Amino acid sequence: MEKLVSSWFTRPGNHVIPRCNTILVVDLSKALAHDRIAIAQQILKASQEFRFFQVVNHGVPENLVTDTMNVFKEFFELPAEDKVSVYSNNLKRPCRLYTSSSNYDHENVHLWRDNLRHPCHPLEDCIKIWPQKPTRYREIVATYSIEAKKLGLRILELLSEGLGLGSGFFGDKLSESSLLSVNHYPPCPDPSLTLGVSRHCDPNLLTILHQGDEYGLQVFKDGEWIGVEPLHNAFVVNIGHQLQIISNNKLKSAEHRAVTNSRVARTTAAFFINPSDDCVIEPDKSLIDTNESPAYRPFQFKEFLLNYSSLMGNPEKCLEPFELHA
Ligand SMILES: O=C(O)CCC(=O)C(=O)O
Ligand SMILES: [Fe+2]
Repeated sequence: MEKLVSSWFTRPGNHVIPRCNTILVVDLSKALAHDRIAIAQQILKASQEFRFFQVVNHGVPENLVTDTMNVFKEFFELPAEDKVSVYSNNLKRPCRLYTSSSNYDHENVHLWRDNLRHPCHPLEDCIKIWPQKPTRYREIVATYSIEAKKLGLRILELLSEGLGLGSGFFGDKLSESSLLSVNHYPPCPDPSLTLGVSRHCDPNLLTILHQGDEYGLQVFKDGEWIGVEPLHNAFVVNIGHQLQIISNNKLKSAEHRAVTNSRVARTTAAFFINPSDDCVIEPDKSLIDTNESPAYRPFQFKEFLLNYSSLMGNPEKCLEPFELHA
C-alpha cells in the first residue's frame, strides 16, 4: 500500500547525488599522544561545520565489531516465529522490533526498514530483556555496548576540551543512558520511491553509528544531500539535538537520512548516548557569549523525547517548543 507523501518527506528520486569519501576522518590514536589538542580542535571544527565526522583507530576491536554486525544480521534473518516475541508496536516496550518508524499506524509514509531497539543501561538489568536468539546475542552485544559507550565518552571528552569546558563535563547524567537502534533495510525493488529512514537529527547527545560496508547514509549539508561512502572499520559520529542545545547552537545537529538499494540488504547499528530521563538540559552558561542570550529554555530530557516522538522527528519542528526568542 502506498501512503500519502507528507509535506516534509521527500522521496530520494532517481537523481545521482554526490558521494563523498573524504568526509573528515579523525584518527583517534593520535588523541592519546601530543596531538591531543589538535585532534580536539579537529573534532570541534567538524562538529561545528559538518555536524558529523568519522573516526578510525577508535579502540573498539575489529573482531568485536564484525561479530556484533554479524549477530545483528543473523537476528534479522531468523524465521518470523523466532522474532515474533520481540515484535511490537507498543512504544512503551523498551526492547522491540518493528517495521518502518516507531509509529507505523499513524505515520504518513512507510519506510523500507525493520528496526530493533533496546536500552543498554543499566546493562545488568536491561540485558534480560534483549533478544535470546541468536544465542550469542546478549554476550556479544553487551561487550559491544560497553566499548561503544567508552568510545562515545572519549569523543565527548575531546569535544568538551575543544569547547574549553572542564574535564568530565558530559559525564554523569548528561551521558548516563544509552540505546542501541539496529536498522535492517532489505533490498528494495524501487529505491527511488521510498526511504530507509526519513530525514531527521538524532534526539540524543551523540550517536556512534556503524554503517557496515554498504552505502545508504546521506547527510544534508549546504542545501544538498551528500552520500557518506562507508569506510571500513570506521564509525560515523553524529551530533545530536542535545549537544546543539547545551552548546547554545555552537554545535549543530546533523540532518541525515538513509536510502535503500535494490541489490543487497543493509544493516546498520546506531548507538545513542542519551542523558538520563530526568536530566535537565539547557544551554551551558559558559557557552553563552556575552552578546548572546540562551536560545533554549531548561527542560527534562524525557519531555524532549515525548515531543520528538509525537512529531516523528520532524527536524523543522522538534526544537521549537524549547526555543527562546530574544
Ligand atoms: O542507517 C543509517 O545509515 C542511518 C540510521 C540512522 O540515522 C538512525 O538510526 O538514527
Ligand atoms: Fe539517525
